[in-house]
Amino acid sequence: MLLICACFRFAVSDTAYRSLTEENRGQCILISGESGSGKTEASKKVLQFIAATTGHKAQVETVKDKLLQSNPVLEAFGNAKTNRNDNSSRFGKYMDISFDSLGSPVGGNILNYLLEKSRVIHQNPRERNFHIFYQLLAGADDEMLTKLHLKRNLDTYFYFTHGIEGRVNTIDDHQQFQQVRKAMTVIELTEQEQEDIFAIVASVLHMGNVGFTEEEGKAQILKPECVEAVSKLLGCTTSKLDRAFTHRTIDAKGDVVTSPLTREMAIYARDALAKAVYDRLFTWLVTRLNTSLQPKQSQKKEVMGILDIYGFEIFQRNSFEQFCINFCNEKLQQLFIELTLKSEQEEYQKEGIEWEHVEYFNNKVICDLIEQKHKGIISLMDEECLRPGEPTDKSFLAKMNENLSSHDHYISHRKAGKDLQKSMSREEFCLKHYAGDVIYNVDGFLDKNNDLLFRDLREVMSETTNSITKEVFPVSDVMTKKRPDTAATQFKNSLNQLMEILMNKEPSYIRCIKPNDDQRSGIFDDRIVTHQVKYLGLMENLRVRRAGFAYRRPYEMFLQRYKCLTPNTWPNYHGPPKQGVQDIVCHLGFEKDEYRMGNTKIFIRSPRTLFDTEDAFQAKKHYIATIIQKIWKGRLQRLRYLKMREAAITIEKWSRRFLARKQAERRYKAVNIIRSFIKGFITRNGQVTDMNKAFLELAKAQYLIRLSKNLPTKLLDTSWPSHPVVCREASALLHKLHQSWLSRKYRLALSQEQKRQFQLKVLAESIFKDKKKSYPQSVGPQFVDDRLTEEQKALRQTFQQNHLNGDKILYSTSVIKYDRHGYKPRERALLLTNKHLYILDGKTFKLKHNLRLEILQELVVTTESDNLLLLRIPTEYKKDKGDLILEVDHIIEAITKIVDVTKKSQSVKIMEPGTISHNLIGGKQGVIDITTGTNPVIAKGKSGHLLVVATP
Ligand SMILES: Nc1ncnc2c1ncn2[C@@H]1O[C@H](COP(=O)(O)OP(=O)(O)OP(=O)(O)O)[C@@H](O)[C@H]1O
Repeated sequence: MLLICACFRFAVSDTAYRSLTEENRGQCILISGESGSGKTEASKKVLQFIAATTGHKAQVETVKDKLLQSNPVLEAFGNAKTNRNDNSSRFGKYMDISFDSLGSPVGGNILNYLLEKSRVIHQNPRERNFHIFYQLLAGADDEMLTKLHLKRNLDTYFYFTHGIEGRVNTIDDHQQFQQVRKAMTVIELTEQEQEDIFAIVASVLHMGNVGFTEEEGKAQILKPECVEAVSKLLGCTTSKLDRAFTHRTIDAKGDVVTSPLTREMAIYARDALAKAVYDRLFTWLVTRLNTSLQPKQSQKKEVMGILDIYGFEIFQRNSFEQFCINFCNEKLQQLFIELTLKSEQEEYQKEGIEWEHVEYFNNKVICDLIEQKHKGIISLMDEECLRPGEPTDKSFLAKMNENLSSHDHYISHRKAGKDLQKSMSREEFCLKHYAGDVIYNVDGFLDKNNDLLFRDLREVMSETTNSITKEVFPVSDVMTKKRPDTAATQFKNSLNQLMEILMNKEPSYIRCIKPNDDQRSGIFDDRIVTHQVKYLGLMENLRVRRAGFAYRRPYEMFLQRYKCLTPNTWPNYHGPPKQGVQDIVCHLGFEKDEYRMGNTKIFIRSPRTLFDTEDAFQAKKHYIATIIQKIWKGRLQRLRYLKMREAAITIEKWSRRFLARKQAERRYKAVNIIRSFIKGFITRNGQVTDMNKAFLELAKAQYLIRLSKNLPTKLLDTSWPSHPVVCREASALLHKLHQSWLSRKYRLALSQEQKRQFQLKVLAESIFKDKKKSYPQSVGPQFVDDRLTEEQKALRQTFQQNHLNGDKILYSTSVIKYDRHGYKPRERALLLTNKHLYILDGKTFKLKHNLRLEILQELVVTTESDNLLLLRIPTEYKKDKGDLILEVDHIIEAITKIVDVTKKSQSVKIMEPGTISHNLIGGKQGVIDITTGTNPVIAKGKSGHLLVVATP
């Protein structure tokens, strides 16, 4: 049946889908062609393609299911078998599909246009009523049919004009009914809603069977059981419905008058009700479907529209419906011309592109003939409908003949040529449509345009209990006195709105060509195909397309998309957009003939070049995505960091407050304890209460804890933590114990050498502490064994070898020896062994005195800070020339060493300043004067005595 191939449809869908998702441009796919050329099938393929290419998330699958399943429902109620197509759409459909930012369908919206409702009451020979009637009778089970008061026989129903001819071999109504029921569930129609829908469908069939007779010019119901069935199915009073079928109430400026109807008028009223009920049910279905298809989230969405509207129709007898359908096709052709042939050629001129104009037929003139205000056919028809008097279809035709005869595309019977006159009756007029000449019969034009439904019937419908009829016949509708727009005007207005929607989108076209008029496959009737190709303007379109350019974009948009392809324009480009685009084109190596630079746009001739550019962009996209990802991740981390920092500051702030509060609480508690302690103390008048005892225990415990944390760690550290009064004794005791413990610890850690030092220091302390002024200076420095110079040490070694027979020298130091006569100072060395004290010449180490230690009677020193040492030797040993007067630099050290060997600390005599006598050889006495002064010295004084001046 179709010339158009599936892959082309998919390619169109793919291009539109890509443009939508990649460039965020709203799309519309316009499917046009004659009735039966395959528009509906093509629209299904577009839907299938979108369903197959888009994501597979559960939510998306539901939306896709609903979009796909909307078709069987809408086709069942809006399609019918015609002589040109077994499944002809008897309504126009524009479906918007909304996509989210990831390109997944998230919802949809359907606009429906002018259902051919006259089909409900009458069909042409070999045509059928809407599918749903046949499907219901064939597919519903017996129980359902009984409930609906229906019988399966088609010839039972008056509205099946041609009775059992309604059964067609090519259509399986039973199977399609099951499919429709399933689809109804998918689009979320509830059980109750489905029941109400089928009740309405059945009621329409019953209305057709009501029948009337006439008595005295008044219509009488022929089959009351049918009225009863209708009232049961819709939920209204039978008597009221009965009366509404046979009477008419008119409200003439406040005067309400009810008059009986003639049989003819009653049939008119009944048919009008059947048409209105079915038409409004169909609109309700679309609205209900839209509710189910509404996108859930309110995010920004791109929309793709698919227009599948009835094709151009030329029947044997063409009526009001064909007039509307063909007007719609004229409008679509006009849109096509505006968006392609006209605008494209105008654009080349505007952009300064070299262009040879392609001629085409502009059908605007036909559109104007039909819709022009005050002059067009629709205006004339409305005028005729509304004028007072007795307007008829004939008077309308006469009006048209009078006003439009001069128009090139309107042909009245009189104006028609001989050939045409033969096929035209006097009740007909011919319009020269872009797709061919169509002869219309005016019979029924005014009635259909008026679309009148008597007030009584509207009132009964508004009171029904069937939820759908109640909703679609609102009470406000009954009350209003305003006349609604005529059917043609309503249709014209809705078409103009559709044009506005389509104008704002990027169009893609699927042109369906019907290969033959007999609905047969594999047969191409050249005449028919050529005719369609011609009137659709496809040749002109092809010529424009071939000579023109496949792609054009404003420089800014092209640059925006492809600027990443050259280093000159990436990442930032601030020059003129045209220059930027030129850079890209040069960089990509476009051939000269492949593109043109217009005033504001670039034009690319062949799709191949564009695809290559797009491929290069797609390849680069990943790199750009990485950069975006990097920056985004960085930003995200920074935000996280800032949040964390803020949180940390808050936590810190609060924890500080918390701690401060805790501390304040503790302080407050302590103050309270003290207060209560004091209180307890006062009230008990000196007696220690239990609470005071507890307080004391606490104070002791706290003191011990504090003490344990602050104990001195060094022996010389004399500090000691303060104590409460009650712990005074304990504190003193503990201090002592701690000192002992520290001492012990110190002692245990001492080396042999250190121990020895200590013993000597203790010895020195016992001899000199508080007795000799120079003692304190000797406490710190260590006592040494050897204070000789290096030279002296060498001499000492010789002396030791020659005189000491292996005796160990315990102490060596330089001293000054004062002669006993004249007190002349002599440099000497003092050596101490276990048994002897040797005085040697300081320079030669010649032995001067050898004193056995046991003969040392006294070691005399002064209390002052001088270094005088007088060694008293008993008389029996005076052969040794009397007492020895020495000046020893480290006198404390030297005496301590000597006493350490002799173990006679009592031999040390410490003399107050004054005079000290000493023995000279031969029993004579010498005197040493001890005094203090600012110039310390040891020398012979004027008195002839040895004068020792010590610092005070
Ligand atoms: N691709 C196809 N291959 C074979 N047959 C097809 C194809 N498309 C359509 N047909 C046949 O042509 C018939 C008419 O197609 P379709 O209903 O899509 O036409 P239409 O243009 O929508 O007609 P109308 O304007 O009357 O609704 C279909 O019922 C089907 O039998």
